[in-house]
Formats: sequence, structure tokens, C-alpha cells
Amino acid sequence: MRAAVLHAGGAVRTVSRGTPPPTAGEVLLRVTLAGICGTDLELARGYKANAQVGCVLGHEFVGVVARLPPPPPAAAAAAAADAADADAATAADGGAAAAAAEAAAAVDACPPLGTRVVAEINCVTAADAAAAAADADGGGADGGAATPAGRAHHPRRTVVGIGGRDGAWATYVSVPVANVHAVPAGLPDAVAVAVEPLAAATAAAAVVADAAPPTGAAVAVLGAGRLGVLVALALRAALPPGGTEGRTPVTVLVRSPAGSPRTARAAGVLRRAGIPLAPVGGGPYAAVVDCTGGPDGVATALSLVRPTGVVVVKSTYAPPPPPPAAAGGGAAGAAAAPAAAAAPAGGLSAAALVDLVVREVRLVGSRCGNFGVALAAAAAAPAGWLDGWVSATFDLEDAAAAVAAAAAPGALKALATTGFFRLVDHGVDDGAVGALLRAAAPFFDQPAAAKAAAAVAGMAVSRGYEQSPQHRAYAAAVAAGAEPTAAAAARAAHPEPAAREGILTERFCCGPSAAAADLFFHPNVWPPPPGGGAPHLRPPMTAVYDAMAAAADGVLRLLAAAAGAPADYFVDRSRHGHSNLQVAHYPSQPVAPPAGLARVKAHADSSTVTLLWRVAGGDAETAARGGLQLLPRHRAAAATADGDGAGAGDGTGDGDGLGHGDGGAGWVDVPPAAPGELLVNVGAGLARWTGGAWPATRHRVVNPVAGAPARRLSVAFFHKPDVRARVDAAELLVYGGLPPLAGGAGGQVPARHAPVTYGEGVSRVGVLHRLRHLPADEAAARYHRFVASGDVADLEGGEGGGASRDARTSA
Ligand SMILES: O=C(O)CCC(=O)C(=O)O
Ligand SMILES: [Fe+2]
Repeated sequence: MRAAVLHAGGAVRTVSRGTPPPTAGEVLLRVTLAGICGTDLELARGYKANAQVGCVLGHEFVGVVARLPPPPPAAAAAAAADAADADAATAADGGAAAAAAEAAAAVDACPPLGTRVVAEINCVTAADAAAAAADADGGGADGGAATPAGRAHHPRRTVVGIGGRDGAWATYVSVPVANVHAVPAGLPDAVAVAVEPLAAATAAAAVVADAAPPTGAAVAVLGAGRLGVLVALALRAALPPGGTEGRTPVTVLVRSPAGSPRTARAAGVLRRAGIPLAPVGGGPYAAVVDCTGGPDGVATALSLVRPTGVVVVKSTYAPPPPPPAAAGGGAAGAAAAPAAAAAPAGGLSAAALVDLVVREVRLVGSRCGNFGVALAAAAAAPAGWLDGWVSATFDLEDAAAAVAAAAAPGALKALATTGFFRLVDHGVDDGAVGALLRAAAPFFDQPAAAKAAAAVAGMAVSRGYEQSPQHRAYAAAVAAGAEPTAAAAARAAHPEPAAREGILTERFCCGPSAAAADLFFHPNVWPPPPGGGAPHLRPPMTAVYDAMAAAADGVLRLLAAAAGAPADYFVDRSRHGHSNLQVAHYPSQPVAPPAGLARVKAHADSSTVTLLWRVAGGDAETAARGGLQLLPRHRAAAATADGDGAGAGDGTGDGDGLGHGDGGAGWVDVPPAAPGELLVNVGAGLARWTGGAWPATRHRVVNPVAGAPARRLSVAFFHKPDVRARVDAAELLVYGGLPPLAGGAGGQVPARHAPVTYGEGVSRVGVLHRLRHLPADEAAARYHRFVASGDVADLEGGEGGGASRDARTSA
């Protein structure tokens, strides 16, 4: 089977695993849907070494009974019968007998094959219960293993997907029969998957209901995370009707109701239930349930509750670190004591505790709940009450992306500020990139004429060998002997052929290798190997292209989910895309180029996203070696003008780029690459698609300080969707994960956000080659008709032909 396993350090990877073996007392479930919760994210952040490393994650799930529990072995069954007759001689005998009895009971109690079930997460096997009984000073206590509440606090429990037991992010999961509950017909998986947190929510609501708030008194929930929403819904169901509207008023309180995308989603679910979302305040309330998940929630809740009211605390969080001990031996304890007294319980002051006593407020902790109650509540709820609960669905193979997307509100903040972020665990093998560089370096070390034979004449197509016109002019001047004698001598002595020739930046690019792509886009150009046993460029180039394309799809699924859209929103629009892969070579610079001529001038990419591989640590000495810099948008205003601000089309370095040290205001060095890391940046395509919420941040590659040993290679994948993909911010923003479009007068979509096709409005580079005589939309329509039909007549309007296959030139 396949399973998403937690690795040390927090990475989640989908791997092959054996299906769990038949185990006495346990039923095998085929997982149909599993959720991600805050606990999972905490495990996947790798904050602490824990019992789940090496195990499968996932504890919120729905499954189907796939294999019944095995019957107890005959001998064990006989022992069980004996034990029932006589007093157990030893704890071990008792354990074996209990296990056999459990196995037999499981066979009887297990729902039939194919039954849809959910399962409680705290597991105590008969052996564990017997061992606990033996631990307990002969008292015979089994820690209450027979009941869900007893299992929740059992000293020997394991916890599905959390503590020492494989979880449900897998094809199959095995759980004790005692833990499973059949899901009522008609309850969708998307609701049943929430039964575990719903059970916890109903337990909290039950505490409030038991406290019997007086008729008409209001109650509040602090926090509109997933749990806060469920607690509010559970309160609405649990509390008796009252108040002027015939109900006990329930309000969800948040710091800023208009705040995050997550709050917006919560507001949608709550609105359907008629539960208002309001800023923290109001009250006093008869009951307050703290679902903030933070240490200051309790203090806030206590400040909002009325005398004799109840505060239910649901937040769990890593305890704050102890106050730092004051310097100086014996004084340390004394110095620390006042600080501890001021905030003994994570923000709860001594004064607040005294206040709690005086006002006779009840403070109740609440964690797990009863699945039976939760299932009944879910079945009784009005249809559609949890619509919008599942924000995105991922395939098990994409578990890592799913975790990243779930962590999105924080993790993807970088998107909105710089539009750049680092990516690890992306599946692009460092070895494959290494093989590409081993083939690319000898290609670039050839004489200029050999490389020029792999160039496409006259057009920017992002295929084959390329230099920008300005760079070509500079190299021509160097070749013509334009440099002073001393400089020419330094250059002539340089070991790198490209440095001797005055090449500042050169690239080799390829596009998709599908045959259909060749018919529309400019065909790929594959030069012969340079000889001397050097490898051919094509195999490593296409291998890295494919790996980068898969990684880009993963990133785009993550970003779609972060935007609140279906995870495949961008991928579905890129099935016949025109991405390209570029190996860039920045030779050493034995002679400093003229001011204004940089390795790559300031530009934004015309991609949706660009995935950039850099030599690990290679930009550590950026100032000396010449490396990547970016201009974050909040600093852009401070920067002096440099360039026209227009996208340069995949970083094609034409124009008046800046050398190192020029126009430095606001520009920051990109930190060095860690081993195995990709740098991802938003291009003009995604910037437009998101209405500018995620900026296409300008970046450049500066020259090294003269004389520094500074050859540099990088590998960039520019993802481009279908040329006909409609880039429509208004459509994407409907999903609610991005801020609304700014700048539209009278509700109009501003012109800069008006819908366009990608090929017409964002990037024509490398496309429309064969049909370049046609308007872009017409060309795109023909291409896609052809992709669907496979009939060349659809592409050419009946003419056939194939002249463009020979469109490469020789120097
Ligand atoms: O080589 C690099 O580090 C980045 C190049 C770049 O920005 C581009 O080619 O678009
Ligand atoms: Fe770029």
C-alpha cells in the first residue's frame, strides 16, 4: 500500500509500505478520506522528536471495512475458557486469556465488510490493559480500557496517527474493533471526516449545556479556527431554545473579523448556521469556550465571562519557555520567582486567578469527545451545514503538498510580500541536476561557433542556445579587440573559453518534448555532444524538465489551495502548457563589463512560477561572485529607477541591466541555497491571475567583483500554462482565499486585471511559432483543436506542412 510517513525533522513523504497484517482484535479499514489538523501540522513542523517518527500520520478519517479481525487461535481460545473457569494463575495467563477473549469479541462486534466507519483514536489492546492491571499494584485496574473516556486517559494507550501507532494517511489503517463506529447512510464523507473534532466540540458544548445558562443569556466562542467553528455549531445544537429569537445567542469572537482567508471561510460556514462573527468584546457571557489555540485565550475568556459563569478551555499549545534565570548563582531562583508568580499559567496572572475565585467562575478543561454523540449530532444537522469545511482535496501521493497547503496561512505569507520562497522535498533529484550540469559545462566550454549552431535565428523562442543582443554586441566588441591591451591580456590568459570571448550570460533552453508540442511550439534543438566523451545534453535536460514540471504542478496545487481554489485549478489549465527549462552559464569576468551591462538585468519572469536551482551555498559570497538579488515590493519605492519595470520575458537579459553596486537601493541579496533547495518565485502570469496579491517581484543577477573567481551556473524552470488559459483574477478571487481586487471604480474590474488568455496577454515567447502569422487566439484555438483531434489539418487549416522543424540556423 501507499502511506504518508513522518520523517525525522518533520518531512512527510508518501512511500510504499506493507499492508498492516491481520491482528487479533483489529479491523483493517480502506481509507476513503482523511483530514489534516493542527496536531498533524505540529508533527510535520518537526518541532519535537516524537513517537510518531517513522509512522504514518492521520487521525481524522473515514474508511470502509476491508478485512475482518482474525479469530483467536484455538489454543488461546481454550486458555480463555480455562481462565474463565479458574482464577488466573499469573498476570501473563490473564493477559493471554484477555487477548483471546478480546479477539473473539472483536469477531462478533465487527461491522460487516464494506461498512463505512469512523474510528476513535485512543487505542488500548487487551495486552496493554492486562499490563496496566499488573502495573497497578495488584489492584486489578485496567485503566478503564473498556470505555472511550477510559481509553483517552489510559496509561498504556497508543493514538492513531499521533502516538506510536500508524495513522490513516494511507491506503489502509488497522484499528481496534472497539474503536469503530458505523457512519449513518446519507452522512457525506466530507462531514464524517470531521467527526473526531466534532466529538471534541460536542463535549465542550455539553459542558456549557450542563452549566445550564439562564434563558436568554449569551454564550461566546473565542477563535474561528476549525475547532471554534465546530464548537459554535455544537453549542447551537446543544443549547435549549431561549432568548428573543427563540435561541440561546451564540457568538464567535475573533480579533479581526475581516482578517484572514481562513476567517472568511469560517464566516461562510457560520453564516449558514446564523451564527455571527464579531470582534472580541461584548458580554458578559454566561459561558465562554476558548478555542484560540494560544496561551492568552484563557485570560481573555475570563475577562468576558460573568460571575458564576463557566469558561471551557480547549486550547493546547507548546508551553511557553520558563522565564530566563537571572545571572549569578544563588540569586537565580529568587529572581525567577516573581516572574513565575506574575504569569503562572501562560498569561494567566495571579490577579486573574483571585478574580476567578471571587466571581465563582468555573474553569473546565475539555479535550476528547464521544463519537456516538457526534455522529448523531451530524446526522441530525441540516443538510449542507458543513459545506466548505473541506477546503481542498489532495491525492495521497501529494501528502507533502497537502500539509504545506494546510499550513498555508503562515507558510505562504512570503508569497504576498516578496513572491519568493524556498522549496524542499520537491522531488527534483540533485543527482539529476548534477548530471545536467556535467553535460552543460562542456557544451558551454565549446568555441562560440559550435554553440551558435544550436541557436534559433531571429526569434525569442526559448529553445536552444541564446545570448541577449546586448551581450552579443559586447562579445563582438571584445573579439574585435576593443579592450585596452592590459585587459585583453588578462582575458586571453583566462582558462574559461567563454570568459576569453567576453560572454556575460549564455543559456541553453528546451520546451516540452511531446511530439504534439513540437508541431505548435518551436521544436527543441539538440546539439551533438561536443566530443571528447562529453555527454549528450538531451537525456539529462529532458529528465530535469520532467522532474521540474512535476514539482511545478505540486507547487501550483499548493498555491491553488492557498488561494482557496480547487487544488487542480492551475494544473487543469496547463495540460498543454509551454513551460521551458533553462541552464544559464555566467562565465567568470576577468575584465569588468561596462556600467549598465549585468549578467541579468532587472526583470520579472513571464511564468506563473519559476523554479530555480542554484549551486548549494553558491550565492554565499554574492557580492564577490555575482549572484541573484531581488527588490521586495515594500522596498521598491526606495529603489532608484532602473529599467522600465516591464517583464523581461524569462530573464532574457536584453537592455540596460545594472552591474554590481549600481542602483543598489532596496535590492537585497538572495540568501545562499541550502543543499537540495529550489527557489520558487511568482511570475507575471500568477501575479496577474491573483490580481497582484502575489507579486511578480523584480530580480536580477549582478556581476562579480572584477577578478573574483566567479563562474556560475543555474537551472531555471519557467512554468507556463496553456496559451489559451484564461487568466481571470475575478474568477480566481471568487474562491475567497485572496484579497479582493483593488482600484476598480464602481465595482468595475480595473483594466490591468481584465481577463486575457495567457498566450495573448502574458507570454508569447516560444509559442505560436508555426502559426505565427495568425492572431494569437486563433492560433491557440487551432492548436487545441489539434491536440484534441490529433489531426494536423486542424492545426494548419488543411495545409499540412512542417517547415518549422528545420527552423534552426547555423551561426
Ligand atoms: O540565474 C539566476 O539565478 C536567475 C536567472 C533569472 O532570473 C532568469 O533567467 O529569469
Ligand atoms: Fe528571472
